[in-house]
Amino acid sequence: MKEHCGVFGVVGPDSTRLTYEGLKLLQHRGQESAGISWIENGKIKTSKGLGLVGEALNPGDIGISSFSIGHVRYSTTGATTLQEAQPLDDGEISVSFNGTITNHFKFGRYSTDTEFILGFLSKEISSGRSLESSAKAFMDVADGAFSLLILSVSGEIVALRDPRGFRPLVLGEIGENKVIASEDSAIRQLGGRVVGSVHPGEMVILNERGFYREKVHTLQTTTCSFEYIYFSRPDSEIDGISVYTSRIKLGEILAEHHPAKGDIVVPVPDSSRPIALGFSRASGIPLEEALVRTVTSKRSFIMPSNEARNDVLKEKFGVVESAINEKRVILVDDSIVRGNTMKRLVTSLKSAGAKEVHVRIGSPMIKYPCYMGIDFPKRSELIGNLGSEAMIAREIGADSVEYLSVNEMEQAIGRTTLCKACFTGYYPLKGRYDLSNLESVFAR
Ligand SMILES: O=P(O)(O)OC[C@H]1O[C@H](OP(=O)(O)OP(=O)(O)O)[C@H](O)[C@@H]1O
Ligand SMILES: NC(=O)CC[C@H](N)C(=O)O
Ligand code: SF4
Ligand SMILES: [Mg+2]
Repeated sequence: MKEHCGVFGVVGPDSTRLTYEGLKLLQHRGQESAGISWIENGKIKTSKGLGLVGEALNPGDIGISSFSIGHVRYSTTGATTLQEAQPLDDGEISVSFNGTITNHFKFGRYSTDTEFILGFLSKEISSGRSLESSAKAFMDVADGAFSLLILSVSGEIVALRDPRGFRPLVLGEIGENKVIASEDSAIRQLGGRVVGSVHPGEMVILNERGFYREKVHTLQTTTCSFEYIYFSRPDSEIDGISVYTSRIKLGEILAEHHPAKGDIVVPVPDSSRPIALGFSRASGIPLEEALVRTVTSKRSFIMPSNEARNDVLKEKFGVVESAINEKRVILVDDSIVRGNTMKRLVTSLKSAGAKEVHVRIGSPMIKYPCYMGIDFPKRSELIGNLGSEAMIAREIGADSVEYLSVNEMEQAIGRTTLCKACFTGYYPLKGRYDLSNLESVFAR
């Protein structure tokens, strides 16, 4: 899957250095481009580039400032170009955003939803509104998912988390610096203290005096279940729930309700590792790390095209033949989206000598597109639409395939206030949309 971006912002004496370091710790959230905006001589400056943080940014080019925001991108709109990379600024404000504005197309022709956000805020501000009141107006009109940071030349960061709380957003302190980030693990790893989640529908202002928090909107929370299943780092907590513990439980419940007769449990590295561990513990079947992930390989799901996704997969996995030879393998992954990963792995395991391959998935079957921050906009490309589990097993060459049910997933995560649209087709959006229209707007 291609989900998410990562945002990081700091107000304080070590702002630009911490933002640069923080982006590296959010690299799993976006690998297409990276950028940082800061304040210099009363203007906003931005440095950005394509690729991973280390390739995209030269720390020597980034000024020293007490105010900065950064971004790592996994695009859900537009293209992977420098022009569309974030943060996006107009000299007075800069925006860094994780999510997808589902209704951005209703406001004009924009190449990305980020352009719409910047354009909307700039227009409100030039009509005489304050940044805070423009941000609130944005929350009124925007539908979809947004964990959004806005840096202003006036010396503050205004942050918004959408009223459904689709994407995470966390506040913290690192020494004298006030920090806001997509995930708490980045704040803790930098030696900081986590203050807590930005609440859904909340606006937070970070300035030299501290945090100012205001609840702007209230709607039923529906945080993206894929943050727990795949996207976030396992050492993060989302709204107080540990991602690692959720993944262990997804695996335990998978073993209890969807057992398989096998000799070994094999995880698909990286994100399914805790799920496979939970499966192994609950079933008593030993875990074997029989798939080896190439050190330099990226996340395949978050690549911008199917060609790029398959290129990553070609070099991503090696097989430890001696571990699987003549074995009945239970292959555990967190999700199947297009089926690219599974098609490749089942074939590799069988040609390396596995007697049987039983696939067990730590999430329900994905049948519907996402327009809230993850990039699988076309229904026809989802392998779940083949129909039954038996048909999917045939398509990927496995001996059996089973998924968790939606209830089992909720039980494992320990939370029902989740978005489940890609499993159920029920979209927790403010407006009503024709899905085929959304598909044509977001298809790339
Ligand atoms: O069915 P598909 O379309 O292939 O997508 C699903 C796969 O993509 C993700 O892994 P990814 O390679 O992105 O990253 P990971 O190494 O963190 O698991 C996910 O964990 C599945 O393995
Ligand atoms: N994954 C994201 O959060 C994407 C942000 C934004 N929609 C973009 O395409 O750049
Ligand atoms: S549709 Fe799926 S991937 Fe998208 S926000 Fe909802 S749960 Fe997350
Ligand atoms: Mg994976």
